[in-house]
Amino acid sequence: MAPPTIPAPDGASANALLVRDLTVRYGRKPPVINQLTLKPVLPGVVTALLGPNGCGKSTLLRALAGLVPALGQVWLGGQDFGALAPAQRARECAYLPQSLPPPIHLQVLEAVMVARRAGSTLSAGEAMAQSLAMLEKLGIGALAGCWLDELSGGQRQLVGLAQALVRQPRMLLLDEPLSALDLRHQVAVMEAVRAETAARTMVTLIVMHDLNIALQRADDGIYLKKGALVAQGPLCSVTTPAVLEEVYGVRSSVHLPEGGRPHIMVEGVA
Ligand SMILES: Nc1ncnc2c1ncn2[C@@H]1O[C@H](COP(=O)(O)OP(=O)(O)OP(=O)(O)O)[C@@H](O)[C@H]1O
Repeated sequence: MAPPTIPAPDGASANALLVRDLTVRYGRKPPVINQLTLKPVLPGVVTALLGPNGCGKSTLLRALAGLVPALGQVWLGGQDFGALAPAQRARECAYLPQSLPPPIHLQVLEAVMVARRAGSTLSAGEAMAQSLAMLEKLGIGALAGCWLDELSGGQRQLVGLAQALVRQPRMLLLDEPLSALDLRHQVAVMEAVRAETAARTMVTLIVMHDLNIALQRADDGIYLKKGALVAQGPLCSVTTPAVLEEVYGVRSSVHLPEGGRPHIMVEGVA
C-alpha cells in the first residue's frame, strides 16, 4: 500500500511519522481516538504530546507502539508500521509506559545491557560500553551496580528511560517520563532525549503535563482534546491562550522574555 498522502515539509517526510484516520477503542465503548490525522511528526526534534487527563495521550502512544488494536494508517520512515511483524516493530519503536518498570532483582547495568542486546548481534563488551555511556548521559552512572528492586521510583524511571534510549530505536514514545523526577534529573533527561533524538534522527513523542518544561525543552507540540487534534506545530507558536482555553479550560497569558522561549502564567479556570 502507498504511504498516506499527508503533505510534509520539504525533505521532511522520509523519516517522519505519518498518522492518518487512526481510531482506537477499548471493547465496545465509543472510540477514545476517532479518525485522528496528524501532520507529519518530524524526526530529529522532540514533540510534546499535550492535553488534559483522559484525552487519549497514552492510548495514542500505545496504539503507535502496536500495544492496542487500532484502525487507520501509521507509517514510519516510508514503511507501513502497522503491517510490520511485532518483533520488528518492537526493534524500531521503544515505548516507555507511565507505570514504572517492574522492580526485578537485576543490577541496573545488566538491565540496560539486556535492553541493548535484545534483537541485536552486539557483543557483550560493546553493549556494556554503550549502556554505561547512556547511564552517564542521564546522570545515573553511579547506579550501575545497584539492584533495581532497591531503587527509588524516580531512579527506576531513569533506568527505564536508559533502557528505551540505549536500544537506538527509530521511534521513541515516552509517557510522562518526568513524572517522578527531581528538577535536576528532569533537565538531564530532556537534554539527553534531545541530544539522542537529534543524533539518531529519531521520531520522539513525549507525553508531558508541565507546559513550561515542554516550552523550554521540546520543539514541536501536539495538543489533543477528547482524542481529537486541536493544534500541532512548533510548540512556541501553537501554545496560545486560545488553545489553552480550548484544551484545558483555563485562562492564561503567554510571556516572552527577550531572547528566550515563552512561558505560561495560568490565571484561573475559564
Ligand atoms: N485499558 C483500558 N480499558 C478501558 N478504557 C481505557 C483503558 N485505558 C484507558 N481507557 C480510557 O481511555 C480514555 C483515555 O485514557 P488515556 O490513558 O489514553 O488518557 P491520557 O490522556 O493519557 O490521560 P492522563 O493524562 O490522565 O494519563 C480514558 O477515558 C480512559 O478511561
